[in-house]
Amino acid sequence: MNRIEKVFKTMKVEGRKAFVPYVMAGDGGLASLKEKLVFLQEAGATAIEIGIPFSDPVADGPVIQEAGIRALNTGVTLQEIVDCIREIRPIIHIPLIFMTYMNPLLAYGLERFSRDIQTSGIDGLIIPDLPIEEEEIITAYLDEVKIELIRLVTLQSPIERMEEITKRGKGFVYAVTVNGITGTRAQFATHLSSHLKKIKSVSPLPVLAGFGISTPEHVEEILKYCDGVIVGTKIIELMEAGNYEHIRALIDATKLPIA
Ligand SMILES: O=P(O)(O)OC[C@@H](O)[C@@H](O)c1c[nH]c2ccccc12
Repeated sequence: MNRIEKVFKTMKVEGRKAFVPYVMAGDGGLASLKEKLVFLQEAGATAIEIGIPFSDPVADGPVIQEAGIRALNTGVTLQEIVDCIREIRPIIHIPLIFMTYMNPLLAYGLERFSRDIQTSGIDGLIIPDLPIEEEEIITAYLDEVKIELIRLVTLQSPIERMEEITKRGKGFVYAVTVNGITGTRAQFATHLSSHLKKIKSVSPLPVLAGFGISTPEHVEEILKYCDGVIVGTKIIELMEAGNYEHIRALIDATKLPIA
């Protein structure tokens, strides 16, 4: 059983909700990735999304775009990131999930990439520009090495598509909470709660919501309707500012009793 499956089975039994932060590999230098992962694990993250920097991150807002540019400016390569995960993996016991666009994977080679990330200790993969209609280009390789492809459901996904997406895989479903790109939001669509309930009603997998989440209040509210939250932009901003206490407050909000 993959680490992601194990963790979410345990969380379901214990009635706990997930907090998955996102960091950009190479931002601040690849050497800083280890301390970020160690801090987030110690602060209580359920799993960690690790972004692979890319020159055309179409789904990313300015904060993550700039983190990617900072990383690319260090000259970091995907090979170096994979090797860095292999070195760090012995001290990180929570699931690690690569978040990457397709282009860097095609350049690396899909079979070689699938094999290398498995031996390095990666558990899951999110590829926002790979629709389920085209996923077999890589799922054949991922299935061989038991890497979970995490699929996304958008606000526009009709119930049939939600059913099609959520019946695949054994990790979790990524429910995108806004129309558009990543980045903190002051508020969410009024129909978000009913949308998340609808996904939960059809999904055999845990449902984690992401995009725009930036306050403990957001976390508490959204966790009423799903199994966890994913936070990227706010984590990057808080790490940049050295505001680790606020990161802890966001993670601690997942431990509050759900009203
Ligand atoms: O940054 P936000 O608004 O908190 O959203 C999470 C998001 O950053 C992370 O999951 C992510 C980073 N890059 C992406 C590209 C597509 C989908 C998701 C992502």
